[in-house]
Amino acid sequence: MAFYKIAGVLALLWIIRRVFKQKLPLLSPPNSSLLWGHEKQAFDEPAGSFYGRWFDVFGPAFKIDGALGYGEILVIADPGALAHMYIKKTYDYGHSPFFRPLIDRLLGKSLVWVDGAEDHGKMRRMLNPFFSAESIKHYSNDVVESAHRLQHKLSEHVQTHDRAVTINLLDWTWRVTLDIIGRVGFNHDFGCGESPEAKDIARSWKETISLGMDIAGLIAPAVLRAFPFITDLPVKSIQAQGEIKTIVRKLGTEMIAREGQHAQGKDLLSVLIRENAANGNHETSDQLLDHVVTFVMVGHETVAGALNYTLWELARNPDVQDKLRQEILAFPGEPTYEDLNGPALPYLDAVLKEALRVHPPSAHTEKAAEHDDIIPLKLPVRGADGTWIKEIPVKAGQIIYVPSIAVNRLHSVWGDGDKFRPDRWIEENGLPPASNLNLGWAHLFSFSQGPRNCIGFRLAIYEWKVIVMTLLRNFKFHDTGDMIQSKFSSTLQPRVIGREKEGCQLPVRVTLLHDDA
Ligand code: HEM
Repeated sequence: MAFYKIAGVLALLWIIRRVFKQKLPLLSPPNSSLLWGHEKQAFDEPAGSFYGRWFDVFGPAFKIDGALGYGEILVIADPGALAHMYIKKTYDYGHSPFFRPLIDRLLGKSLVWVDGAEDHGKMRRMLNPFFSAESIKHYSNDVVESAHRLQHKLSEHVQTHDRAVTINLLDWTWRVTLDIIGRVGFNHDFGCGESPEAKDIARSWKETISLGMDIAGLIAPAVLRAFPFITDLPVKSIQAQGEIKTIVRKLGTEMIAREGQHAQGKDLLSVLIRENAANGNHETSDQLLDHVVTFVMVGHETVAGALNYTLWELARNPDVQDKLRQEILAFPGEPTYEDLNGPALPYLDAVLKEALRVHPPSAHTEKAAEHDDIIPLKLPVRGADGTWIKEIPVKAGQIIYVPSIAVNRLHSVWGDGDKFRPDRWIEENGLPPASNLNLGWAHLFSFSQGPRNCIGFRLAIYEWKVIVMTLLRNFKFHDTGDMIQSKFSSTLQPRVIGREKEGCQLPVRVTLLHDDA
């Protein structure tokens, strides 16, 4: 009986929403389904491709119908609108109310979760020093050592497989990035992915992302968005997120006990423990553990994702790989932090920017307007009534999708935006005019922009450069010919077309560089 009552209430809400849904003055793609709106079409295509296609048709702002009668969702790529939402009025466009409980379930109530100028600003100021250039220089040896550990492990693997082996990149890159955040952040050794807790984290994460690639990855967010009062769905893809938090919290409790309440170090854990004590907590607070979960997870998974797609693109583009290796081999010794951030290795920098442009790990974000507002557009779009629109009025609660991957590839701005072509970053006039681009790192949206941009971007860039240099000095990566489709499941995730059942993977063949000499 209770089931029928709940179903009745949900059906009523659905009808009310459909009748009274807000009308944004924008154009919308055809073929909205009664059940899925446009969301299944977007979900069925590779990440960002549906949005990119319709940005081509309508310009960088249009609307779609949400699934389950949710109503209209604004989809935005316009640089003026994004500057307004992310830089000028950051805290008026917070995480969507459906997204926040998911962040809590996966990562806890730390910096990714916190909203509001005061609370977010305070937490960010406390954490900022750990992510400064000075701080990264201080722990740069740990990054270099972790990269060498991966190199030795991969070398052994290749040698024991007749010196040429196909690997799933997803099985390798997380080892080094987890090692790095463990060492620099928490004074903890994950043993290059071999420790039991490292294996537990990897297994649970793999399960979470794999579940999010299939239909549950469409249904679960759609139900939670349409009916946010349902906070707990018995859906495997959502329950699995809670498991990661449990695993890392247990590890965090052990790390904190080992470090003691009077930690003096410069590592992130010591900073967090001191802050916890300064707030009058003598016990390990929930928030302290949530910080550990957040930084262990976002601190390694995103960089691993960036490395996966980079090495895959290098395998598919041997000319780019050769050119990059030439630059790397010509560089004497181990580069310092300054070398990696200066003009010494321009092609390495170009490949990084292009990899993060075409395959941003954080490929999609979702915001909600806190108040009624007017969003200005830099590039006017044609409205539903045929007139040109230079601003979009939104009501409080309006959900806004920012598909970062489509923003970074916008064809009207980049021309061949889907193509991986690092040379564009070093050619004269290779880039679009800055006025048509965003204001984040390298004018891209990969690390977001404004006060809530990625706090770890300097560390991420440094790690990526050290690891790519180390690997290209020792290995050659070759294309396997597999066709890949990427989807957004917490972050950008690849699968082989036709072998979807095998889960997330990105295969490349690896040989030892010195065998080629
Ligand atoms: C290539 C690697 C990385 C990429 C592409 C990336 C991307 C991003 C993006 C797009 C956001 C904004 C998300 C949103 O608006 O919803 C973000 C936020 C964040 N990132 Fe990263 N990230 C990377 C690496 C890292 C690393 C290494 C760390 C820490 C060790 C980190 C920690 C965070 C945190 C804590 C936030 C929330 C910041 C705030 O809201 O103030 N990220 N990241």
